[in-house]
Amino acid sequence: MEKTIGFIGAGNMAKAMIGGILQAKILPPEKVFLSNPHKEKLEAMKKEFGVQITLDNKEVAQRADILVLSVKPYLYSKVIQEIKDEIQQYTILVNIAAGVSIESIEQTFAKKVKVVRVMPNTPAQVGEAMSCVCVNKEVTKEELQEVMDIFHSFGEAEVIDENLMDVATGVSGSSPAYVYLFIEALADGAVLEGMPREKAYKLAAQAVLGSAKMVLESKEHPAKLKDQVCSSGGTTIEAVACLEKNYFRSTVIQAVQTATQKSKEMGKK
Ligand SMILES: NC(=O)C1=CN([C@@H]2O[C@H](COP(=O)(O)OP(=O)(O)OC[C@H]3O[C@@H](n4cnc5c(N)ncnc54)[C@H](OP(=O)(O)O)[C@@H]3O)[C@@H](O)[C@H]2O)C=CC1
Ligand SMILES: O=C(O)[C@@H]1CCC=N1
Repeated sequence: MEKTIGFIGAGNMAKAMIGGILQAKILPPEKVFLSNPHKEKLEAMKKEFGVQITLDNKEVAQRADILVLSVKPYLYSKVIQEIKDEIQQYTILVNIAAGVSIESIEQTFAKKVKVVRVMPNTPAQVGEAMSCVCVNKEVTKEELQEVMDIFHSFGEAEVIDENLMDVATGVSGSSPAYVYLFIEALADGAVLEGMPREKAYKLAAQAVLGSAKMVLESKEHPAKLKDQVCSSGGTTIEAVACLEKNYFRSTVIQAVQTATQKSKEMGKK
């Protein structure tokens, strides 16, 4: 790719995306720019990835063709005010913040600006992200394609309507955390039954990975795949009955709903 990419904010999501981009070799580290208020964090990122670092957000805004605002949502307006004058006609601003709409970003600029809104997730770091993307009307088809190429380089990416961004946050942006809780709990159960902890994490994580792959690759309904595991009068149906009794599915449904509502509320502020 000819373009440069910049990240303002060197936190969890920037690290995951930079890791994914460099692993996929879609851009060399010299074309990746990164700013953050703390030098130690920047130096650690330079050491790990070899990217270009600076304490100055404006410098990243000047050097990036594609500029990812990877700060917390409440800092968006402050950072945009700071870098506003550095944004060129060709700059593509990438908004990855939960609850921050395209319109709210457009309103901060007194000029036309290209905005891409994305909800990625941290498995970007291992090339297995799910990223949901939408754009404003200033972004051309070719530019959308370039942005999609970046997000495809570290996982799956899909264009969705902006009105689905809050629920995309609930079901994929936030959900790695729910899955880690599940893996941790599976492993705790195994430890309780006498398995060494490291082995328990491996068995639990591989079972989750394999099951997810089955859903994606077999294209079967998850209920059918579940039925294939549940032998009549066997072990699994006992565990499934226990999960149902304790509102497992209902709790997960409510968790997705809660995250979605929170994203909507954040967008109203
Ligand atoms: N984490 C996730 O799984 C996902 C996050 N997102 C979105 O990504 C964005 C970033 O989240 P995440 O990476 O988790 O957050 P982090 O807190 O991990 O990272 C934010 C970074 O921004 C830095 N920062 C703070 N103030 C400034 C500033 N004025 N200028 C430049 N950098 C600054 C922080 O620096 P320091 O800590 O050194 O003060 C920190 O390194 C959020 O908007 C979030 O909604 C979207 C999808 C998934
Ligand atoms: O918790 C958050 O608000 C961010 C957005 C999705 C994942 N992390």
